[in-house]
Amino acid sequence: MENKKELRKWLDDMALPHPLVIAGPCSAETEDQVLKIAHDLKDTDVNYYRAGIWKPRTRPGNFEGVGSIGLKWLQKVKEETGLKTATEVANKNHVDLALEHDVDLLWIGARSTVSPFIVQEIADALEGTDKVVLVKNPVNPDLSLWLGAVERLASANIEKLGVIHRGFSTYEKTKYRNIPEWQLAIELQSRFPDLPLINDPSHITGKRDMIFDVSQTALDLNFDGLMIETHYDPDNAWSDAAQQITPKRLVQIMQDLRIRKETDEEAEYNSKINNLRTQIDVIDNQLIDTLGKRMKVSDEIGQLKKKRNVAVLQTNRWNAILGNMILEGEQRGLSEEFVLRMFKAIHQESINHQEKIINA
Ligand SMILES: O=C(O)C(=O)C[C@]1(C(=O)O)C=C[C@@H](O)C=C1
Repeated sequence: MENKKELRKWLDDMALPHPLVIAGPCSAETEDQVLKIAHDLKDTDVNYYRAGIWKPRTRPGNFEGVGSIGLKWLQKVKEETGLKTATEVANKNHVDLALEHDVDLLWIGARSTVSPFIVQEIADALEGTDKVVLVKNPVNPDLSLWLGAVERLASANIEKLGVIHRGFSTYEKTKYRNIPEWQLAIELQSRFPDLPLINDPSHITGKRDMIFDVSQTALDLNFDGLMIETHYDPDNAWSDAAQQITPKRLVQIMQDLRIRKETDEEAEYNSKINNLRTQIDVIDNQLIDTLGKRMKVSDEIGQLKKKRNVAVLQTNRWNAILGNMILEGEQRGLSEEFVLRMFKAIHQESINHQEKIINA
């Protein structure tokens, strides 16, 4: 699939003065709950009203969604509030029912995106639809798998496409429910600048008090919209209680978010930024030059080790370097996480160099 301007036509045609907003409860619970939240969201920035009808749960025995009766409630939402509707589909049966009930936007969830068989089944069932279809990132940080799912939909002649960034599963305990790995979203934008990109801060954070910050980061990174789980009584929601916010809070968040433009034509801004970018170019060249020099020294160490039959990995020395660099980094305002990542990458490259020499 190639990037093309038409990819964002469906979004541009909406001519929104703010990012696209998809909001509503994690799960449809009762008809009253679905309608009450929809009425609360009616005259806000919300463009699509979301509600989960079928819920993929990690373990059996939890609430798995109300099923197709919920689609009737979504139809009522549209009739009573004029809001467009959205739900997740995970197989052909879901797609057929959602289309029958005229749901306007369908998304493929993270646990489905990982399976090309499921994605293909959904793409076949949606063939040629004029509904909007969004693909959440797979649970694992694999850009090809994510884009592969979009490609399957594009091949089924679906034109109104987009992606949702909901973060990635990790074994490590972090402050996020699903770590954002922003780098992946940045790479996706470099490859498909016109593919609408929506952020899902609810699933990234898993906690309502972090939703604003993640939403702001997403907008700062040029995301086109937000999908935010909303419930009038979040604490008593039947699923994902900790990450849902009230409609009132959603309105406040939309007011407080700073929406920044992509660039500015003003002369002083341009002269200043060009100057700073030149400085960055010079420093980047120095960095590459320094790294090249470091690898040359590592090559010499490799030669020495080969002669004396010494192992490449030297754990004590490596730990000492890492400890020193974390301290040095701290004094220069560099986060420990960044220094660790950077030095792990440098160390790996150094090992690769020496491996080549020792085994030549
Ligand atoms: O000090 C060494 O023995 C090296 O080979 C250098 C180096 C490094 O690049 O810093 C590389 C591999 C070792 O595990 C430790 C450190």
